[in-house]
Amino acid sequence: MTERARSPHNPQDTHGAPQQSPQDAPSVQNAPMAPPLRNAGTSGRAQPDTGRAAPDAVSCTGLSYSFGRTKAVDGIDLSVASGEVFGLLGPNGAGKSTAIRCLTTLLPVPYGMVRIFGHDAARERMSVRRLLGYVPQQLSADASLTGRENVALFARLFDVRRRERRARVTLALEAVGLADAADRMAGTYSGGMVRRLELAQALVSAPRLLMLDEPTIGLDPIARTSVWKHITAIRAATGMTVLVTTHYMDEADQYCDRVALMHRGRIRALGTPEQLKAALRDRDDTGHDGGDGRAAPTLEDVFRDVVGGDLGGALGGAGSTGENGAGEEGGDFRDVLRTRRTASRVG
Ligand SMILES: Nc1ncnc2c1ncn2[C@@H]1O[C@H](COP(=O)(O)OP(=O)(O)OP(=O)(O)O)[C@@H](O)[C@H]1O
Repeated sequence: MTERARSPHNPQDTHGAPQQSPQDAPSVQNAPMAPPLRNAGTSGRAQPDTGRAAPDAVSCTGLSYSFGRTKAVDGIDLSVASGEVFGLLGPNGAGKSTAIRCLTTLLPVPYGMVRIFGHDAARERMSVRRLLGYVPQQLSADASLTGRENVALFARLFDVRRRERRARVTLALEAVGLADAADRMAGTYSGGMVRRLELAQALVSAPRLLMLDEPTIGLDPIARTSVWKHITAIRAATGMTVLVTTHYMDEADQYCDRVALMHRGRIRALGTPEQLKAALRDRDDTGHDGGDGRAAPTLEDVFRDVVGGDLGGALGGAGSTGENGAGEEGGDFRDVLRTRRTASRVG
């Protein structure tokens, strides 16, 4: 994995984003993935200019976005190498979802520059969309359809060729471990299965970059592990780049190659989990040296150190059981709906 971390502590300058009213912004609540997506990885149609080194999957400089007077994203710089699993971490309201929506083109890029595999997200929106799979925080599966029908619907929306559709739907369902449940109504699925179904919906277009907004929110630890196991296996099998937002620090530590710690719209630290923890451990004044019987620092310790005592209980760590106290497989479909609505409201 290419190591392109900047400094572990990377406070950003304020950028003067314009005041933008919520009415000015496109409505993205519960927006379906923007169609049509194609298998750009194999068609080659969406490839940028050749003759230069392969571009980063994501390259973003000075990105800012405001909802009225609320500066949700405040001048962030980010690059994600092709093939990385990159985590955008932060508590509720940090600006993660807004940032990821700008990257997907669901929100405009009023200030700054966003490039996806070299394509300008402001000027080449359709080229960018063809490269992406996106699983929003809001529920995108339909309880009244079977798992297979849910994925087939996305295959049509994303313009997967008719003759390939059936095989691609089956492959996507197999990739997330839902082959046996494919012909059951999604309304009978557990929370973990619903999330894996949404992953299959995003995978059916064979995207080069998979963006997941809080993929494990509201799930219990077993269901969370299962979702991550499938994400990791899919990445290993396809080389797909994965950009994930989460407020579960333990998951990011375990599964992400690099992370950016985001707070109040800015990136406060960026690097591999090991780099960030080592930087804290090596400092004299933190009480986290890991060598004298005291606990080695966690990513959550790093975050608290970077932002000060400004987090309250907003971060999820090891042993978090999810907001809904769901059962072993993450509650049922109605639990998922309730949890995501709540998560959306408190955001
Ligand atoms: N549609 C909107 N209208 C007005 N303000 C919004 C809107 N969406 C987000 N915000 C505000 O922008 C800020 C960043 O929110 P955002 O959802 O991007 O954070 P987040 O880190 O993704 O948190 P969460 O995980 O809870 O969604 C918050 O102050 C939030 O209240």
